[in-house]
Amino acid sequence: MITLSDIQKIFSTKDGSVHAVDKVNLQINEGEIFGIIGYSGAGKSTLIRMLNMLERPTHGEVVIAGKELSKLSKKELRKARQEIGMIFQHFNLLWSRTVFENIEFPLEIAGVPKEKRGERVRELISLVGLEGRDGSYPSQLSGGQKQRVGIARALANNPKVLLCDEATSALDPKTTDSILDLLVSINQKLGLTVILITHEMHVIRKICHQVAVMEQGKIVEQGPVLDVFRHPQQNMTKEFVKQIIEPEETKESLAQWLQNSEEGKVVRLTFVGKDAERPLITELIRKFNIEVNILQGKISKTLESSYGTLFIHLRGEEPEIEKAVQFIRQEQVELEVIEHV
Ligand SMILES: Nc1ncnc2c1ncn2[C@@H]1O[C@H](COP(=O)(O)OP(=O)(O)OP(=O)(O)O)[C@@H](O)[C@H]1O
Repeated sequence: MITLSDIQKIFSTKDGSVHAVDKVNLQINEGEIFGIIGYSGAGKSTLIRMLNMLERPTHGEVVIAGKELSKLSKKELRKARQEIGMIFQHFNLLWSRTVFENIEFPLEIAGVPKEKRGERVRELISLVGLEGRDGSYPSQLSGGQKQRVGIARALANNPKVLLCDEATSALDPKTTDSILDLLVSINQKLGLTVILITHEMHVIRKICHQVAVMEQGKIVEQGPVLDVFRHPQQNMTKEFVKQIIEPEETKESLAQWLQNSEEGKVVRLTFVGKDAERPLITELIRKFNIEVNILQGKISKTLESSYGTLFIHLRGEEPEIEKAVQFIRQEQVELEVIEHV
């Protein structure tokens, strides 16, 4: 268990003090993939760097596995850091060392004898899928392969926690997906707790159990991923959730549909989990004397379930449409009548 209590980080600059992280309280359970999302400048990097004391909090406590990090001596902190691996947006590899030597490096630092290091490095190379690349230099690798080296290096000393600082932000979407899949498989195989920061809701949707939304140094909302997707409370959270449910072009299409639909109602339905698999539209057409026009639909997978949105146009007599709307609401499917964009 990781507990942050009243964590604050204030930077003093020549223009005054900056409250980068402001009284943050968080609890992260063992084995969880916990995502922190926020726009640039929200304080995410500063927050994650306080989890291994790369940045020391101005106030507050970081407790990992019962140890309060700021109270540890230098030697104890070095030992505690072996339990906390970290990967970075720009990989931070040693450019003059091969893949093998990069992964071996933390083992050397930890004083693991040479004969044991080789075996461990080969294990890690196979875990991250880099067989055959032992002798390559970072400059000879693709972005995704570099991040695989970063992950193997971070796991070398069997940490219990992996911190990911925008680990996929420099990668294209396909490579991002393959690295995210690797993080999930490591989380499941090794029971590792993964804490990541990102500005992309896609990353949260794909691999996180829990999400916290950060704005101006504070956590403004948090909870299990599906709960937050289903009932976002803060405007900031709603904006992030829109990244998943409404592609950019939807806004334009919505305006057009509304123009062409003086009659009836345009509604957005949101389905979560098993709801996404039920034949609601068929039921609507059977039960009510209305026409149902499907305008756009999308189902996205989350780590543990699925999440879908469907835009439909209901046409018919007003009372009949009203009854259909009531029926949908009773069926525990979220429904929003769209009146303007
Ligand atoms: N060493 C520092 N000295 C002074 N101010 C800093 C320092 N590090 C960060 N800040 C300020 O703290 C605030 C939060 O920065 P931080 O990098 O943690 O945000 P972020 O959400 O990670 O954004 P980004 O993704 O752009 O890095 C910003 O206003 C930033 O300018």
